[in-house]
Amino acid sequence: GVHVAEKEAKRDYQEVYNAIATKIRDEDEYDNYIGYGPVLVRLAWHSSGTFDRNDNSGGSFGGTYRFKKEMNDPSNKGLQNAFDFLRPIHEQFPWISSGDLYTLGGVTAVQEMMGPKIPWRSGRVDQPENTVPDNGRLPDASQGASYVRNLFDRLGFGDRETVALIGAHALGKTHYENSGYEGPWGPSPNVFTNDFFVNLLNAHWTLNTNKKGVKQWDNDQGHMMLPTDMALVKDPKYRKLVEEYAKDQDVFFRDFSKAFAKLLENNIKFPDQNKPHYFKTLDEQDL
Ligand code: HEM
Ligand SMILES: Nc1cccc2nccn12
Repeated sequence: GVHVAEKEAKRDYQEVYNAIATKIRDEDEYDNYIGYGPVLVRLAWHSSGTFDRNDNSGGSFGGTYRFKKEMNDPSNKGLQNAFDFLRPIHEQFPWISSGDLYTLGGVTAVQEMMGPKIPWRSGRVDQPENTVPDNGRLPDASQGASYVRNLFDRLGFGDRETVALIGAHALGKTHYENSGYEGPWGPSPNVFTNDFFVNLLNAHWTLNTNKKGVKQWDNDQGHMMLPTDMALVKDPKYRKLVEEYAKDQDVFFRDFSKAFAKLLENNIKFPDQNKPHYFKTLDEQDL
């Protein structure tokens, strides 16, 4: 059922943001100098993407990623790096819930990679191990447009929100050891841009079977796309949105911010007094 967030505690959440942001800036060598930003965004997404609007189960509230059943979901392979990154932050701020920390980690990462401001509310409360949702709720990358549309409908998203959210694939890379896909990076793996959409439309893509026997699209610049990525230019309704975001990064930023905030808050009711935080970046604080 829907969870009610607890009333916001008298805490300095900007301080937690700054600790995460400073650690992202300091530990820049991770994953061949991509850094921790992208994998933190993926943890926030995967800890929220278990939501099912049909029975109001799953979502970020309970912080259930911390339990082995969810951590060991094959879809979550590689996210232990983000979990290990956040452990000292959680030790420094033991009062923050796991759900608040995992979602705040993704918000901090997007903003520190020069992405849009993401409004964030506190109040998620850790739930016990017997509330962990079943594995298999996160999307399978080998599928096509109708699969993507159905999966994001289950999460409560329409086409515009779906295409905007998948634009996060401008970040980071795919790793053989995690998903069986391998992608040399896109043009800006640790800067949040609309490159994913520009790349999708402008590059010349070839479908290959990679050395793990997995089908993926490769281009002559050494970039890759998942089958679900390519579905966004094959489906005429999705394609219109890809073209819109490729043309206007500001519209992409606006739509991504709204959809990402909604993703991180699915299945949670927040008291009116829990106002959304718009955190300042380290640069904006001259830190
Ligand atoms: C159809 C929906 C989606 C599918 C099938 C999908 C699948 C994948 C796969 C297979 C990887 C590679 C993981 C690895 O090998 O390390 C990946 C990486 C990533 N995904 Fe998605 N994803 C989807 C939607 C999203 C959304 C909605 C977001 C965030 C809003 C997101 C953010 C990321 C990020 C940031 C990475 C890079 C992680 C890293 O560099 O370690 N993805 N995704
Ligand atoms: N960086 C990245 C992560 C996941 C999927 C994807 N497709 C193209 C690029 N990309």
